[in-house]
Amino acid sequence: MVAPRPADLAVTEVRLTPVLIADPPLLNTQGVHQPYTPRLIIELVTAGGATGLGETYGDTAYLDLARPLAAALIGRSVTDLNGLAALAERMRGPSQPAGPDGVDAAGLRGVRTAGKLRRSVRSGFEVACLDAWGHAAGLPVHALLGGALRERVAYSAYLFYRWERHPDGPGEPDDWGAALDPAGIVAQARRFADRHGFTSFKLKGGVFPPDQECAAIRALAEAFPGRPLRLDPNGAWSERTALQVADELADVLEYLEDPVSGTEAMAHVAARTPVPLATNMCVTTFEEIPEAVARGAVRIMLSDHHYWGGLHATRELAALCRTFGLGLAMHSNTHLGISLAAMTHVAATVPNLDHACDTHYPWQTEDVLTERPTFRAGHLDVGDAPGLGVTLDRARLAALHRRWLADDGRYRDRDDAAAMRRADPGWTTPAVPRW
Ligand SMILES: O=C([O-])C(=O)C[C@H](O)[C@@H](O)C(=O)[O-]
Ligand SMILES: [Mg+2]
Repeated sequence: MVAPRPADLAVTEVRLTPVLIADPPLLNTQGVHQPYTPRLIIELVTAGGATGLGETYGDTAYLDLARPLAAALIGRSVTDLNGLAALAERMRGPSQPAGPDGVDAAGLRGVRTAGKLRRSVRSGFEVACLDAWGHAAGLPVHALLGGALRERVAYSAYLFYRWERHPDGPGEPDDWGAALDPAGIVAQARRFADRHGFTSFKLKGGVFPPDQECAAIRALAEAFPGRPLRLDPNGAWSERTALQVADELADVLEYLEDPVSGTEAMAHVAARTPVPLATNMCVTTFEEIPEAVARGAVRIMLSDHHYWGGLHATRELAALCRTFGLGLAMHSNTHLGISLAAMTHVAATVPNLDHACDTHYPWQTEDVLTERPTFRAGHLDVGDAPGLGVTLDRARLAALHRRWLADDGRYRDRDDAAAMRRADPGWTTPAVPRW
């Protein structure tokens, strides 16, 4: 293959397509997933005709930033990823007025500053640039990141308490059934293990009183002896509860994820238990690392290329984890196959990926790709196809975009508490600590 000329790598077109994808009624401490959740699909075209795909959150605040960034990218090279980062830092959308970064919400994704929103948007563009560059050069994305260190990446089963169907009628039905007790969680885990070969399991907690969730973890430990188990209540517990749970489950937990809210509380718990603590909440930005390290609040960082700012930023985070002796794993939120491919490529290049990566993907019955990635023995193959190695299914993209267009605004911004109110009108996001 002839190396692309620099002029061929200039972006000539950027297409942004918001979509609504089906999401099952998965429960967490804030509420329940809505029947449909927004994602943004980014397509780049270069002067040489290469195309690149990226994906990020699709809520309004992200779209507001993605539109000006898309316009500003025209004429720039897909190789200019540092320039993209600088450009993204200067972007403001209508929902981000000029001024210092404000913390406008603290949800399951950790702090929500304007800077973090910008990094989440940039991540989708960075992935699209790398995909287009890879197609132009005939190289896989992992090669552009320095090369794969492994041929396959391990993922863990992401178990959720869930209802059989959404309370307010709409939604795409599935055949998983309800899982609301230890037997239901074990049955769900068995299905994940049989279908995808996963050998480690994470339970999304913070839904039921901690003794019920401890019973579910115990049941998993009996059903899958010796397998790594994780429990993540998204900061819903008090320090006292977290220590009780850590004590109760110390012999079976790989780690406890965000048992309490905030770096200070995490540090207090970490100092009193041998169970490692992991986070995708109290540390989700580079600025939050020094305090967490100084206080010894976290032993394992959950990277997520979306909110850390892309694949290069994920590698920078990995380097800091090596520097400070922290473990590294990978967080996941509802996402499609483009992001799963990006996660797999970057995970393949990181020397210190110490734990299987999380992924929501098996819960997603819809995608915009011609072919769904297949987990084998709990792993995804990294592959050497150019770019991300995925192909867009235009008909599927168009159909999911039509759903977004037809929506009256109800599902265009993810709101798990609003979804819960359809079953329980008095529901408000519980204050923490909840237990
Ligand atoms: O590990 C986590 O904290 C998450 O994956 C956060 C997500 O928002 C998850 O709790 C969810 O989607 O319900
Ligand atoms: Mg978590």
